[in-house]
Parts: sequence; C-alpha cells; structure tokens
Amino acid sequence: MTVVELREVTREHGRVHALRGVSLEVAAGELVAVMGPSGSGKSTLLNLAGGLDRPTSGGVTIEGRDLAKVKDLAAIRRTSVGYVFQDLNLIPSLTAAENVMLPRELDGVRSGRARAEALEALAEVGAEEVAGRFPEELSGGQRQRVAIARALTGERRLLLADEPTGALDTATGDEILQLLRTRADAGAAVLLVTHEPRYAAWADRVIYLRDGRIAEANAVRLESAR
Ligand SMILES: Nc1ncnc2c1ncn2[C@@H]1O[C@H](COP(=O)(O)OP(=O)(O)OP(=O)(O)O)[C@@H](O)[C@H]1O
Repeated sequence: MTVVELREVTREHGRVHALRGVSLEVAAGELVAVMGPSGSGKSTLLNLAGGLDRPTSGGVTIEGRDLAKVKDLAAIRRTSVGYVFQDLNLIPSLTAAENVMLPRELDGVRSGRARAEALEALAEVGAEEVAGRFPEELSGGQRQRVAIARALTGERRLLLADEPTGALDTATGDEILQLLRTRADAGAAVLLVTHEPRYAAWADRVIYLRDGRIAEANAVRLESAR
C-alpha cells in the first residue's frame, strides 16, 4: 500500500529550481534513503512529502488524500506524519514526556491517554528513564530518541527523518537507524535524508538527487549488512 506519492513535483523559489519534476512512491513497510549533494533538493523533497510546503506544480498524496485538496494540512501533519529533524525542536520548558504528548494533546487527545501513549513511545525507543527530564538534561542521543518518540505517537504511517543522525556518534546513529528500520518493518513508510552511505545501507531503496532531479534510484537488499 502506497503511503506517500509525489507526482512530477516541482518547487521553485523565485529563480531557484529546488525540485524539477520528481515522482516517488513510498509504500508501507519501506525505508527509502534520499542522498545527494548539498542543495540538490533533499530537504525540499521531505518537506513536500510531509505537507510542510506546497509544490509549485505536481501533486502529493498522503494515504490517498491529495494535499492540494486538503484545507487543514496541519491536521494531516499531526495525524499521519511524524517528523524527525536535526534541529530537534524539543520545547525546553517541557519534560521529555510532555514534549512527546504535545502533538496528541493539540489533536484533542486527553492528557491521561496522551501521557500513557508518550510513555509507551519513549519505552519503544529505549528512553523511558528520561521521561521526567528536561531537554537540557539529556545527551544528544537521548534528545534524538525523544524526538523520534514524539514522531511515533498516534500511529502515524509516514515518518520523515532529515539527517536524524547528524550530531550523533556512530553507535548512537546506528541505534537511531535501527529504530527507523523497526518502524518501517512494523508498517510505516519512512523517508530518510542522509549523507552517510553506512546509514543508507539500512534502506530498501536509495534515491540520489542531483540539481533537483532523481539521478539514480537503486533497490538495495543488504540484509547481511544489518
Ligand atoms: N526558502 C527558500 N528560498 C530560496 N531558496 C531555497 C529555499 N529553500 C531551499 N532553497 C534552495 O533550493 C535548493 C535545494 O535546497 P534543499 O535544502 O532542499 O537542499 P538539500 O539537498 O537538502 O541541501 P543540504 O544537504 O545542504 O541540506 C538549494 O539551492 C536551496 O538554496
């Protein structure tokens, strides 16, 4: 089942062509890595796939809903899409658990249930022991786990990760990739932007962007590398 589909998507910023006619489908259960040089359009692709930005032309569909026809994009973002960015955007005045609860509470889920879900998501990423701590009291790897837990709550089917391992050491980066892989294996569609071939090796497919176009798309099966 296709979770996200981009059809001939372009995105222009004035005279800059950030994306030039990209088509891509990511199915449930798939982890797709997006690679390419700086400025090739990777973040633009991710933002469009998650409804954080709108294409200049072409279309984006998430779980069968054409985003061009959706009035409340924010609602789709909260219910269907989980984001993990390098700039983690954890709110400093909230504990780890409160950060994870927030999107669910914004969506009208009661506090008690949102808290139970948050603790479950934190346990899933191995961060339950930091639930009551504030972001500044956490290591980089712990913060990243909390950000992933926040992206996982509410059974969101599309997970978008933009260099989620950027600031982390190799061992912690591997753990984060393992989490994304596990999530894909459990039925999510995962799009991962990375510069690191070692992380791309966890993907089912790797697409290479160059100057806003897909230059190459490889299906890789590297079970033995995992
Ligand atoms: N808001 C914007 N206004 C103007 N130009 C933009 C904007 N966002 C992106 N661009 C341009 O679009 C192109 C693609 O940018 P994008 O951030 O998607 O690339 P990237 O592959 O993610 O790069 P990096 O690896 O450096 O993060 C670049 O030339 C960038 O300067």
